[in-house]
Amino acid sequence: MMLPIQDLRVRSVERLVSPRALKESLPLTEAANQTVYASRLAIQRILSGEDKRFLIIVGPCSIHDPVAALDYARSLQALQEELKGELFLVMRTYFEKPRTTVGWKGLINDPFLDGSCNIQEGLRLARKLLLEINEMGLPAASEFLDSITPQYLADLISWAAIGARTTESQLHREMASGLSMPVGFKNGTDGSLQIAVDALGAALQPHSFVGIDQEGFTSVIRTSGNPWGHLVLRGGHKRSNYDPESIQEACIRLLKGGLPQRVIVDCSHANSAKRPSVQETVLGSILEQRVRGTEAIIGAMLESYLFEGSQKIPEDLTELRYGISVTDPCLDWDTTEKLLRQSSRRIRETFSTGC
Ligand SMILES: O=C[C@H](O)[C@H](O)COP(=O)(O)O
Ligand SMILES: C=C(OP(=O)(O)O)C(=O)O
Repeated sequence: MMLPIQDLRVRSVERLVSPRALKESLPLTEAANQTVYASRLAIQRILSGEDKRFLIIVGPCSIHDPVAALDYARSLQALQEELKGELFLVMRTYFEKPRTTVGWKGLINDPFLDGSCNIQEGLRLARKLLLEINEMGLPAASEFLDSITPQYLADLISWAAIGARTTESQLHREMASGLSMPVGFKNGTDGSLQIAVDALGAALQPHSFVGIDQEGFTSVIRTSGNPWGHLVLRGGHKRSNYDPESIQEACIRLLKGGLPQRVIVDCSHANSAKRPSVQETVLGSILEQRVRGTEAIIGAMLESYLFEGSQKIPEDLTELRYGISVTDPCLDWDTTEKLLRQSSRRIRETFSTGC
């Protein structure tokens, strides 16, 4: 007699739309294609030091309401036009949230925020929003947490992150080696830098691994390696890592790893102890370091939304407050606008970006 040994803990398996089918229903437009192409190139030029503008990845901790996200995107796009000589702004459009233990895992996983986990609809909503944002001319940044998701969305992403909880994962390093956009690797949640430096070295190399193709078939993916990986300093459990000594330590590690000395500082997360107002202090500090000659700091990340703070997802979803984060607390729009204008002014009065 055969004893039950398979799928003992699997409740169901549903087939998902293929990447090609989703893309056929929400095709890449010429306007969006041009935004992605031009902004990836601009980010690469910032990484190589040819473009002296400051790269700022800014936007909500997570997207849970596409209407509010578009509202935010419109304001950010107008500000990008105004500040484009000094800053290059990319909107955080994070659809997948890594959790320390459990919690809402983002719009793709649970688009209705009620535990129904309609992933097919989540992917559709994410693609639709990314199309709309890119069509405005505003580039988008996202964390790739799931190694399948990029097949559905990567054509609309100009900057990708591998998060603190996955930087050490071989699967994520392999995936990054095949991504078409620059990829920022966060240091570990415990503050460990070396895992991110190792990740950069690993993602630079070619890899062969199992993934899916555009039809959704399990496939062997062979990559050529991503030369645009870089470090994102996000602080750690014990301390922040945006001060001059921490930046210097990061540069020494990069040098020892034979990697270019380029870092982005995440002003939020453990660098701000998740207190939105501290993001302003962190941004001020790294901008001063940069204008005083630390060229290794090429940009910053800010968590910002329409209104300050965060809210718990209520049982009764009609009680959700518009434009407030449902994950980490964010800066409000007015403060964000003020900080970005100040940053742009500080750069303009100190050096010429040539843009
Ligand atoms: O950026 C978001 C959070 O810091 C990350 O997803 C972890 O969140 P958690 O500790 O609330 O689970
Ligand atoms: C989860 C995030 O950051 P980290 O991986 O640094 O915790 C994030 O940027 O949303």
